[in-house]
Amino acid sequence: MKQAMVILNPSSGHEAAIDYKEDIVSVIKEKGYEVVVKETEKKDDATVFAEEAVNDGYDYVIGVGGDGTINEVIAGLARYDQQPLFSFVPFGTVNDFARAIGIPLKPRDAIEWLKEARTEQRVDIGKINERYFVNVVALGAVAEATYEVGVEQKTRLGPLAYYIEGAKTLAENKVYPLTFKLSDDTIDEEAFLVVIGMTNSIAGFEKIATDAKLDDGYMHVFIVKKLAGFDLMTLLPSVLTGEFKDHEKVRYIKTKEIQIESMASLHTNIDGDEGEDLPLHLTVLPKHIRLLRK
Ligand SMILES: Nc1ncnc2c1ncn2[C@@H]1O[C@H](COP(=O)(O)OP(=O)(O)OP(=O)(O)O)[C@@H](O)[C@H]1O
Repeated sequence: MKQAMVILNPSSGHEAAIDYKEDIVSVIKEKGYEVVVKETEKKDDATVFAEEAVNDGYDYVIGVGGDGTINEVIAGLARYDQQPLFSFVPFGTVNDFARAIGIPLKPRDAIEWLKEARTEQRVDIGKINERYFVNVVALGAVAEATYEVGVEQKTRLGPLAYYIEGAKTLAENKVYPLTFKLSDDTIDEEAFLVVIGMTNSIAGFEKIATDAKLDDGYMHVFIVKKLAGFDLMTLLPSVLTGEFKDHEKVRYIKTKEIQIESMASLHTNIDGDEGEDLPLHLTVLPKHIRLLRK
């Protein structure tokens, strides 16, 4: 019989994920799999379980949790050439990967979706130094601000908590001197924010990387330059209208590889969690994950 491993973060979705464990297991059983459930207790458990699934020859791995958990499961699979199929049920605050794929964000609907998921699509992920990213890498003022969002604030306000912290940094308008090295060009820019997306959904906004596809082989880099007084009045709406990449204060680069360096000390945010420090080397791993979708 085919073997499936469900990797579930019981703390995700304000501790709601655990309530759906039995329903998820039934759906996978109906698909003809023998199911083992692994519950995470701390950071990186999901990566260890996913690696175990690969090494023990599992056929199918299902992640249950927020973008952080999905990142960790995929990081465990990504190290291997021969991988099981992968699906997930989103339980996070932002759920960018679910938005990009079209998985419903309500748990009941997502489980129905999982029931009907029968088509394999190989999707891209990104590599950043020795780590992997599925959705987005951010650096600069807004990325620094995400560390300021407390658990309680996140639980109470959801994605809004990030926007509030982000808005505070907009008022300060701090910029960082960055160097971007591409295969045929080097760009020096004083940047307020840099966002690198793999899919069309970035921080819950679905109209930033409008032409990003799950398997286009590219990452989509947005460099927001130093803003002047009235820029915000046009920049903020452009996030919603799909005109962000054409804004005069945004430089858009579509690339398979980029190196980012800076004299300044700054952090990154990878798929919503704290990430690598600079310098960064980013590449696309094209069609690297065997996503099972509708
Ligand atoms: N049992 C656990 N209790 C607390 N934290 C955990 C547990 N298991 C894993 N973690 C950590 O919690 C992190 C965040 O979880 P995840 O992204 O799944 O959920 P979330 O916080 O609800 O969603 P979001 O990140 O979208 O806000 C994971 O990256 C992991 O490091």
